[in-house]
Amino acid sequence: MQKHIAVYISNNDDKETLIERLVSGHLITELTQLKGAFFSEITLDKFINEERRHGLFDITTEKKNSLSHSSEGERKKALLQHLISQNPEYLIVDNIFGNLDTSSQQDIANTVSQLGTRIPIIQITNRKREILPFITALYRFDGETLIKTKMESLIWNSKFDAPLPASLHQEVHPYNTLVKFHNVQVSYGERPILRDICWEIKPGEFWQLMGPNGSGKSTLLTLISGDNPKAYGQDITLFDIKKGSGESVWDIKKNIGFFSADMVRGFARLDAIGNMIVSGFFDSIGLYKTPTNAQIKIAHQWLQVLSLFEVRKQAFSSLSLGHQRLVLIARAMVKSPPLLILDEPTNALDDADAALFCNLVNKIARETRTAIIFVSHRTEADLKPDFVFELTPGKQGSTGKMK
Ligand SMILES: Nc1ncnc2c1ncn2[C@@H]1O[C@H](COP(=O)(O)OP(=O)(O)OP(=O)(O)O)[C@@H](O)[C@H]1O
Repeated sequence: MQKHIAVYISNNDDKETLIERLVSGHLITELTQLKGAFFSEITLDKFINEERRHGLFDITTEKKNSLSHSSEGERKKALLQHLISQNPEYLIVDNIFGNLDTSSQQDIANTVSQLGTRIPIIQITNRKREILPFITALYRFDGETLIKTKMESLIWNSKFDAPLPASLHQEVHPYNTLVKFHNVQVSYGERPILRDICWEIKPGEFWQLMGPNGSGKSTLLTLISGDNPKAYGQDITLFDIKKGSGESVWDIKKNIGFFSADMVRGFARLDAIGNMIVSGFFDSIGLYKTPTNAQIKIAHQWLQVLSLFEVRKQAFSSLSLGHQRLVLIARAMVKSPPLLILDEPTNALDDADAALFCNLVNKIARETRTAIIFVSHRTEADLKPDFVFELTPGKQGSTGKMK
């Protein structure tokens, strides 16, 4: 084996088997007798679960916070330090930069590269541009063994030809302004998070919300989606209604289509693909109401856009990760919401699936009147937002401005 290798996997590859074989030392014979460590979101989730269940704080961040109250960047740095402190003889890193901003990516890359002067690093990645600079050989996994490959052989194609369905409603967007923040402030305890945020989103606009880990992107989203009590007493207008003037959370939620990468886990994996899309009309997980013919027609049109019409009766779980996300975006879009929120939607997608996902979002922005907020800490090469709203952290909380 060369010292540092990367295994490039697509979302269709059997990553579970790959990890299992790598971790057990069966795939690379030179590592069989050595003690390895595994840096991944799976490992992180295990520690977070332990912490939540048993109040164990095996790992704490630099600021001595628990993992569950830390940002993604803080968590990953803490996990890496913890693994290094166990003196591993090799390190497997999976999706090393997932959900990390540029500066956290740099920190993690530096630490891993320093570690690489002492022990072998095996990187599992589905993004070409995330391959660490000191990697000397690239492999693919065929389900059984590792096969040496070249960077140039990794290519893909991503297009949607059919037009998007029209909305069921006559007047799609009766609103003048979807979101209006004026000097919004949020603190958790003594700690200021957001400061003087002014942001206005009009119908049909396509925004990317960016900011480093912990800058308050998710907090800002919860102020919009009606889930954060800190929205009260602030100068916030949502769908032309001033916050705190008697609106219900439902009044707000009915106007929003929401997608986050975590949502995939919440769905019964046996639901049929077609039903999954129709259920978006009822905001339910699973289909318990009988849809109208018009609703079924729209769902079918979405299936055609995604080239999934022929397989609509198959289980959602039979789809690749990338296609599952496309189905969920269609599910969020069937009711033609005035606002579509996509929270870190490309996390863990490979290059091909990320390009596919971004192209669908661009198409929605072009062909519908739905406004979009695409939250991401990184620039997506294929994404074409009209505007970028960027949060910049500071001692008094993050400020935001249009980039
Ligand atoms: N309920 C809470 N109680 C205390 N602190 C919180 C709470 N929710 C968030 N925070 C803190 O507020 C800060 C902003 O968190 P938020 O999740 O909004 O950032 P983010 O930009 O979405 O980060 P990431 O990119 O890592 O997801 C973080 O430092 C986080 O630890």
